Amino acid sequence: MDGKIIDGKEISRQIKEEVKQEVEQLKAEGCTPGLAVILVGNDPASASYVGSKERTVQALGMHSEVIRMDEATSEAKLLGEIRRLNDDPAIHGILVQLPLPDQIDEQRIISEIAPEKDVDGFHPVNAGKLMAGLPGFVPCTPLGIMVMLERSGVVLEGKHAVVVGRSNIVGKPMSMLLLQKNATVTVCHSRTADLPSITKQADILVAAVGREGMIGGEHVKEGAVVIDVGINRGTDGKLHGDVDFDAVLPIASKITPVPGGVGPMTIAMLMANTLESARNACRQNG
Ligand SMILES: Nc1nc2c(c(=O)[nH]1)N[C@@H](CN(C=O)c1ccc(C(=O)N[C@@H](CCC(=O)O)C(=O)O)cc1)CN2
Repeated sequence: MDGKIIDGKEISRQIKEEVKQEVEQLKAEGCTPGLAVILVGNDPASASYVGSKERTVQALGMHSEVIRMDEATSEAKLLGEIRRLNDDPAIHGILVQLPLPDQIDEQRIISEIAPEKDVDGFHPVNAGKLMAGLPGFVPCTPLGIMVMLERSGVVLEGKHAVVVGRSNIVGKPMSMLLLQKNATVTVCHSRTADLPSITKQADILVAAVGREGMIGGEHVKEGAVVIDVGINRGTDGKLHGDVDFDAVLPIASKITPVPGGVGPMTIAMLMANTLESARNACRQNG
């Protein structure tokens, strides 16, 4: 049964090790990759993810800058910080931790980040490049899922991939990446009629809905690969995915757990994107 479980912790460890070695090489050429992370407010989960990003950046030998701003921060003040970081040559990646407090327009903020430093891949320029099949930064969670699938030997060409969720961060970029690998892609969402009849056709099922245990055995075809993007804090205080793991495990050929599946890949791919950004910048200037 265990061979079915895709170990995101282990794959993310490998990616981070690879990034660390490449950082050392780049530093030897006089270029230290730098990541700036901005956290606005006191959301405990966001604070924990930012702490984890900071520790990982440092562990991989990169330069880290974390800017913590209070909950009442104005949009203008946040925009000012982003402009400063856009102009800072020591910073190759800029990330604003989401979600942001209500007084701040998320899209306005994302659009202010220089596209060449947008290691989250959320800027409209990078989203457009992904759509057009051009090189650019790809959002870390779907990018991490592609790496997990590849390193687990999952073939995508000619397969039916069903993505449940249409967010700009996961669902939409995920569907583009699967399409690039010649999968036949269906995107489902909250208004999809008779969801199980569609998800049951999936060879690869990606659940990114944000509702605990929403995907049950009745949604899954025998032998499907099931990727769970959900991170829902349950009433028991524990993390739960969008997939009812116990119900789906006997049906799936491969499945990602929560925790320890997609989540750790998000931070590993952020490190890979920051390295790539530094490489691009340093090559251009040297
Ligand atoms: N600017 C961004 N904001 C947010 C992103 C993002 O990619 N960019 N994604 C999420 C949060 N996130 C990173 O920021 C993130 C979520 C989860 C994990 C993770 O490793 N999860 C672990 C469990 C951790 C725990 O115990 O709490 C797992 O699933 O095993 C990493 C990063 C929203 N905001």
